[in-house]
Amino acid sequence: EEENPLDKLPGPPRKPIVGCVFEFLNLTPRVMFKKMRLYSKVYGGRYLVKILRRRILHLHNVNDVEIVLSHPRNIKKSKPYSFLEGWLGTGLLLSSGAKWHRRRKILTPTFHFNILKNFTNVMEERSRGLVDKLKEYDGKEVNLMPVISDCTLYTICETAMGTQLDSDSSTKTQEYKTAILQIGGLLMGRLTRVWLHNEYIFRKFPMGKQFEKCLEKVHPFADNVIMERKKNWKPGQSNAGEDDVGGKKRLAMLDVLLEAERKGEIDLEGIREEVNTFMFEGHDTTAMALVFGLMLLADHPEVQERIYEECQTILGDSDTSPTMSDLAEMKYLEAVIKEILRLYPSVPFIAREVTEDFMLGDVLVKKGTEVSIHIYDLHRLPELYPDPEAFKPERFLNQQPTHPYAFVPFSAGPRNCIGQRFAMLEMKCMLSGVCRKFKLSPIVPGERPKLLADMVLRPVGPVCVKMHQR
Ligand code: HEM
Repeated sequence: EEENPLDKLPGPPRKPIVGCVFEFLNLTPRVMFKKMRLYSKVYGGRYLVKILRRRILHLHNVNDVEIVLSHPRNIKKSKPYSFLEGWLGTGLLLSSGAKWHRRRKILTPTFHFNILKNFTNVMEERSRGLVDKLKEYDGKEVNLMPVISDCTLYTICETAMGTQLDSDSSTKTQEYKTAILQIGGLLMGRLTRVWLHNEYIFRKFPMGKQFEKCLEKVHPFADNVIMERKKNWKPGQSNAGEDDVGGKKRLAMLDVLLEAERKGEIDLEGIREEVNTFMFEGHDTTAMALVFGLMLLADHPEVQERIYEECQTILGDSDTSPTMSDLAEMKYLEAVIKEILRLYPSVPFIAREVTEDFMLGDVLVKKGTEVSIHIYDLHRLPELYPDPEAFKPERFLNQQPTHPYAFVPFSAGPRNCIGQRFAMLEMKCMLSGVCRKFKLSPIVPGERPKLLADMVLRPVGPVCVKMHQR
């Protein structure tokens, strides 16, 4: 094998031929998460893991992260992403090259300011629904995950998809969410068993069969969303409505895709890929941020009070729903959300496959290398964030992080998160809604859940807080 400058980098012991395969064999997602944190402590912000012939460069140095993410050609996702193709196809998250460029161009306008403005009403309605649900737990403890993920799933369906999930779809909704959790577990199980990386072999093993069963749950759920919208949709009509200033009608996401289908620019399979992608990315990420966020707020009554006061100042004592410009004014809440995403970035790491040689500072990174960026570790570097474990929203108030790539929960560069403004708006709606009506307290002060990472960062076990109506 030809010499590779990356082989000089530190990293877990590399054996001939197999590399570090045995370091990861059969690890549970929880142990895997812990191991990756340990590696970043021991080997630093730039280290190499070799799995058979694959070289995986792990990074969390802020300057390295900038070089990789800002590089216009570093847009190809690494191999493990392909394990999700059976589910998400090559939709926006997984695709690359010309297909990705084309789809991103079609979908970008569907998250335009004017569209988000119209979505605020739906988000507000959902926020009220969440508050009503939480009232059932007044004075008691609530397990946040199921309540919050329902809320974000309904929100993405009613906004981007223009589909109302009716009340008798709740069993299907639960099955959908459970299947996603199982897919996460299977993804990690497959990652730590190299013999299952081959698609053909994977499909023959029990794990592959379980994956197939999960697909039988998630795919019909997304198909149903498409069929429902198709039933109620006429060309040119959209739930995003409202002409913008130029008189151009803006359509919500699924309507844009249906319109594109009508014009022969995308087929039904293409629509399914995007609906599956956005239904997942659009609800699970935001749900996790809200769950971790409410957990942190429960432990910080002073932060809850400041959010409450900010809402009072902007909205008064009344029950008024905030408009988009009210939400934009909530600067303290914005800093809180950023601090939540710093400590608990819903997507804790992202990865790329390098398609042409490039210099990472003084090291040559060759074509074919995979690069894994650990947002979680980057966000906890003491040189960027003094006292990194502490929850301090003031860090983001009236000041920005010291480096433009120090805070990248939505990634950065050409393949950043297309839904980031949507997510910020939704989180503002939900958190302001909850803080206006409740005080939260922790079950055990200072207690933090153990974490694991599959497609998103998750707590091991439930996250509970106590709710008290104001
Ligand atoms: C707190 C909430 C969210 C976080 C932290 C988050 C984070 C991210 C990150 C880090 C990426 C880059 C992934 C990669 O490079 O592999 C990404 C991509 C993406 N996100 Fe989000 N996201 C959030 C919410 C959303 C929402 C609400 C939507 C949809 C409405 C969404 C849709 C997407 C899509 C489609 C991509 C792929 C974009 C592309 O490759 O062009 N995300 N997100």
